[in-house]
Amino acid sequence: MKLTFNNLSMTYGKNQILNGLTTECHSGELIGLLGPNGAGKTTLIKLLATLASPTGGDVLLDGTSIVAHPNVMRKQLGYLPQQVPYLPNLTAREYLTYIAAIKHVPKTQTKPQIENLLSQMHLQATGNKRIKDFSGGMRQRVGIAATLLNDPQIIIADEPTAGLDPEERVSLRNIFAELANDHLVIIATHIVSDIEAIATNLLLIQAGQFRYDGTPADLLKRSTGTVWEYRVDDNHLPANLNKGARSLIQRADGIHVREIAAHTPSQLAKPVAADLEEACLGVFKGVIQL
Ligand SMILES: Nc1ncnc2c1ncn2[C@@H]1O[C@H](COP(=O)(O)OP(=O)(O)OP(=O)(O)O)[C@@H](O)[C@H]1O
Repeated sequence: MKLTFNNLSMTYGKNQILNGLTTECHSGELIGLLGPNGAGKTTLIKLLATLASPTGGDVLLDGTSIVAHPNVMRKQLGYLPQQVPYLPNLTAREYLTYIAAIKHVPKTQTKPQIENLLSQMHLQATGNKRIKDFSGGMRQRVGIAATLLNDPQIIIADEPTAGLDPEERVSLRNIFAELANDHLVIIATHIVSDIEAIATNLLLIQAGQFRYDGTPADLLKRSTGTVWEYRVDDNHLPANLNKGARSLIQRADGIHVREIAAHTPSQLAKPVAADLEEACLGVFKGVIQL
């Protein structure tokens, strides 16, 4: 399955929110859609989910316009919104039965699909408990189960790990990684670590434009020579630490500064390998030239 973005644009009033987005995504890929707050991630996802129509350009699913034929996309789409509209007094099984009816899952398939998904999401034992008594992670897993009813081939999730604890984040990460073996999975987030180990491709979006479209490994290669590290005297921390693209790290020999910069920021600084978060920041700050 192939999703093609053709010069996709969106304006709200006079504000250009998305500006000429063009790329291709395929089944078997897990796309990390990364961008700072307000970059346009949710707007793009709403267009892909056919909840809004673009003001310019198009998205093609295997060659068919989803703008002209939204049902073509809706049949294949599992969409996990930022705020899943749960019904807290229902049990997980009741909620999934309700969503299955909305999604027109054939009656004979409803129970087997729900049991299969509850098992896949490790919720079989708690399926008869009310959703209001679930942890955030369990709720998200119910949301994913609902998303996967009727076996959609394209799964789009908007900030799926918001508000989850580290263990629950890892659990969700594993679920998405497994799904990406045979689905197209797109995850929008501003937290790089959520998709760091699982994304096959990255789309970095800033001010409504793609700044990078490629693999994480290639981005890391391109970031060579843009991250620097040097030790500082604990009593003389550099000024503006929170303003620049810098972080502080405690090492055995004291505090080190890591800084993203096109040129060495200090005589003491040594170039170091960027992690993915630094590489993404390097793109957003214009330090990495693509
Ligand atoms: N319905 C709307 N009407 C007008 N402006 C909107 C509307 N929806 C979003 N915007 C604006 O579009 C821009 C992009 O918003 P969007 O929610 O797509 O960003 P985002 O990358 O998802 O941000 P976040 O990470 O904070 O969720 C913002 O400036 C926002 O104020």
